[in-house]
Amino acid sequence: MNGIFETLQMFNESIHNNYNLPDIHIGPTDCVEILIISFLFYHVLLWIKNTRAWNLFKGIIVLLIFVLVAAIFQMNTILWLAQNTFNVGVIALVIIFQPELRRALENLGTRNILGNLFSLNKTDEAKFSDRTIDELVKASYAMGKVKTGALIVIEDDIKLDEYIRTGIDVDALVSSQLLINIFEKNTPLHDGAVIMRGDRVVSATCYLPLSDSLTLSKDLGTRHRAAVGVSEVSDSLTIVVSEETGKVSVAMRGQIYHNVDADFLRDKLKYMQNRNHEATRLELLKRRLLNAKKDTKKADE
Ligand SMILES: Nc1ncnc2c1ncn2[C@@H]1O[C@H](COP(=O)(O)OP(=O)(O)OP(=O)(O)O)[C@@H](O)[C@H]1O
Repeated sequence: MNGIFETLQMFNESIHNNYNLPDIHIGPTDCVEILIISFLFYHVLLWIKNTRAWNLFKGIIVLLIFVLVAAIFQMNTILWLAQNTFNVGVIALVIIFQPELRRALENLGTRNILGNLFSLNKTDEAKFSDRTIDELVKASYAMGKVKTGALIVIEDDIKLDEYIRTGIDVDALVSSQLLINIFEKNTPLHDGAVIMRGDRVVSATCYLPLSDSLTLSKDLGTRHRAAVGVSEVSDSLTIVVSEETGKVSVAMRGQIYHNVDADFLRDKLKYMQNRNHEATRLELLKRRLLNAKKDTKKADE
C-alpha cells in the first residue's frame, strides 16, 4: 500500500516539476480565476456532451485511468507507448473533430457574451406571446385528433443553433395552420422536429439528440426519445404528438409528461413564457447531476 502512495507522490512531483504548475495563493484574483476556469470547463464539457466527441471523451477517460494504473505499477513499456502516441493522438483529434471545433469557435464569435452578462433586465421579458401559446395548443390537439405525428421544440435561454442547422430554414410567424401544414404526412418538411424561437418557427426537419436515459420506458420510440434528449441538454420545452395514438406529451427538464390535456400544456407554456432565465441554468445543471445519479442507480439494479 505504501508503495502505491509513494508512486502517486512521485507522480505528483514529476507532474509539478515537468509542467511547472503555478503556486496557488488564495486571493480575490484566484477566486475570479477559479470562476473563469469553472465556466470554461463547464462549457467545454457541455460542448463535448452535445457533439459526437462524448463517446470519445469517455474512451479517453478509460485510457487515462489505464495509464494511471500503469504509472502506479511502473509498467514502463506501456508508459513509453502512451508518451509516444500522445502528441500524434492530439493532432489526430484536431483533424477528426475539425468541423465541431470550427463550429464551436464560430459560436463563440457570434455569441454576445458581454451582452448576456449584463442584460439582467431581459430576465423578466415574456419570450412569446399569448397568441403563440393559443396557436401551439390548437395545432397540437388538432394534429392529435387525426394522428399526425409532430415534434415541436420551443427554445428558451439556451440556444439551439446546433440543431437548427440540421434542418431547413423556415423563419415564419407561428400559426396553427403553419404547424399542421409542416407535419402533414408525405410533405417535404414533415420529418424531424420544428424548432421555435419566440413567436417564430425557425427551422423544420431538425435532427435532435436522442436521450440514452435508462429511466425512460422501453416502449418509447425515437420521436419521444428525441424530445427528452433535447430537454436534457437545454431548457427548452418540447411538444410531441404521437402518430400512433394521437396523444400529446410534453418534455422538459429531462422528463416526459404523457397524454397531457390542453390545460396542462397551456400551464407549462405560460410558466415558460415568464420564467427567469438565470434560474433555469442552475436548474439544468442540477437536473443533469440528478439524471446521472438515477442512471447509475438503475444500472446497478
Ligand atoms: N432524433 C430525431 N430528431 C428529430 N426527429 C426524430 C428523431 N428521431 C425520430 N424522429 C421523428 O420521429 C419519427 C419516428 O417516430 P417513431 O415512430 O420512431 O417514434 P415514436 O416515439 O414511437 O412516435 P409515434 O408515437 O409518433 O410513433 C421520425 O419519422 C422522425 O420524424
